[in-house]
Amino acid sequence: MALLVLEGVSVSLGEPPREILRDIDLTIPSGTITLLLGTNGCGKSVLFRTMLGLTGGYRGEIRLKGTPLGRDASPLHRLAGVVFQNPDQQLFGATLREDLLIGLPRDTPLDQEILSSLGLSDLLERAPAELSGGQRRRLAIAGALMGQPELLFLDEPFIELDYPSIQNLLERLDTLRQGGSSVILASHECQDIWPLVDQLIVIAEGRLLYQGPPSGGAHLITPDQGLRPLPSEGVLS
Ligand SMILES: Nc1ncnc2c1ncn2[C@@H]1O[C@H](COP(=O)(O)OP(=O)(O)OP(=O)(O)O)[C@@H](O)[C@H]1O
Repeated sequence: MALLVLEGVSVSLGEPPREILRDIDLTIPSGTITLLLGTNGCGKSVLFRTMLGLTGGYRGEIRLKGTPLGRDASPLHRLAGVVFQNPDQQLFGATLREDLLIGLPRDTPLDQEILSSLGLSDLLERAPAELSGGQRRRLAIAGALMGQPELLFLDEPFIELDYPSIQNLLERLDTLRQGGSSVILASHECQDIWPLVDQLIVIAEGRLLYQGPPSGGAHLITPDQGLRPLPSEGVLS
């Protein structure tokens, strides 16, 4: 089933307005991991923000489970988790515990498995501002995972993460997918996630260059496209 569909979506931003995304058609099926690739400034974050209704408008249509979203993205917010490229944009609690409970009833038990897999269990009474960059990103990831999202947006989630944290996150994404959730992930570090990817999307200068199985688009992941090539034949097979 198609969870999210974009049809002919274009976005202009700035003053005077400049077209950032042009005529994007794409589908996010349920129970899949989608990797979004593109050079710096090609429009990946704007695409995320548009899908989340945060760009102040777009042309074209976005449908969630077949229903057009129009100007109201709240049905999407109810089922989505998001990790922005800069986690400081989404950390508002005085302590980690408070932050993780934002948007949830105060007596909601925190998922200990998520906390321990992200190494946050012993930090719950600390202030987010006291954490390292990698810890703050792990907190943002934990917050996005807490609500068991049906759709998870991750913008450069691997930046600053150590190797065990990356592996834990990958396992978590795989589990989410097996439970029927969908993950959309923008990353310049595609090496670790590649074996889990069901669908590849490549954006170039605000246009969709490729959407399909990863194997069919692997040839686009080259320095010519401004992308770091995939590391080995083993990853591609
Ligand atoms: N609010 C805004 N107003 C005007 N232009 C914007 C705005 N936000 C983003 N842009 C422009 O849109 C383009 C795409 O930006 P975006 O952040 O989506 O790139 P990206 O693909 O996520 O890049 P990176 O890989 O560096 O994270 C850039 O040229 C950026 O300057």
